[in-house]
Amino acid sequence: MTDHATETPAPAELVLDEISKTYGQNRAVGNISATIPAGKVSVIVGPSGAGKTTLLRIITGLEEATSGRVLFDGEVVNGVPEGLAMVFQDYSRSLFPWMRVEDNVAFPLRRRTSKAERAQRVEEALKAVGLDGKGRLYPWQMSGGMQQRVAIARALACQPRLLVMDEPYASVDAQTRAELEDLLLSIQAQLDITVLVVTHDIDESVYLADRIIVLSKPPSTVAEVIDVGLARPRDQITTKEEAEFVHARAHVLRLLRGTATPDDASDVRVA
Ligand SMILES: Nc1ncnc2c1ncn2[C@@H]1O[C@H](COP(=O)(O)OP(=O)(O)OP(=O)(O)O)[C@@H](O)[C@H]1O
Repeated sequence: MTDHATETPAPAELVLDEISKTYGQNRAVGNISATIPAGKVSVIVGPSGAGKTTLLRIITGLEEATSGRVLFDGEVVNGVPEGLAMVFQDYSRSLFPWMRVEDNVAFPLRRRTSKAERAQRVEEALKAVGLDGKGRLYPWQMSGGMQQRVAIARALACQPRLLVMDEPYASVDAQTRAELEDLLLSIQAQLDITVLVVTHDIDESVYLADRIIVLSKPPSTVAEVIDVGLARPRDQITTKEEAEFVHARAHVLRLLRGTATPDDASDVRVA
């Protein structure tokens, strides 16, 4: 085991500073400012077409903002930041079907690590997602949930300081989704990384988050930032029975429907 393979880099803070994005006449992102705190789980929710995917593409350096800046630990993002890894919704398109699981996980490391370090990191990442011993399989020999675990392992093998996930569990069944939510929370706590998730699922947003960033209808702005104080580790049954969970869930739903009132906010922690 090399020291390098097991080093844990410090989690990164991300700041969105007055981001806007216009495609032709279409203002996809209005004006978004928010802080994604280091070492926490932040979740972006918003109506369809509010520019969530566009925002993630800007954060990950795949797209340029029309105006505004993204700061990754205080540095302006120009291109894909070192220390950022991304998990997409559609594992069937993000994994290479002709490569064994271990080669899929090793793929982003191929140019920057020795063979021995790669093998070490792949083994650790597969273990972290509960797939130790499955490296010789091909993705098509696995269930959807297992394939999404491989996609998460591939991101973890990069030892990210910020893990960005776009609707990561939208393509799996409810039971698998709950298992993957818990897996994400345990990985985040164990590895101390910053996590940013986009989801359409309001229960999922409250269950995962330390911070929820609720976007308005397009052209989107930040409707509200809610800090969720629910204790960790969270539990799919008892956490969801707590009053704070129920209030936060209802408040986010009202914000998305445009029917929230100042009284509703009195039960949740507005950041
Ligand atoms: N490459 C592009 N060229 C032109 N318009 C685009 C492009 N990408 C996104 N848009 C437009 O930007 C707006 C926001 O799209 P985006 O996919 O970011 O929203 P979203 O909030 O992720 O939506 P959903 O929740 O439905 O996935 C939409 O009106 C979309 O048509």
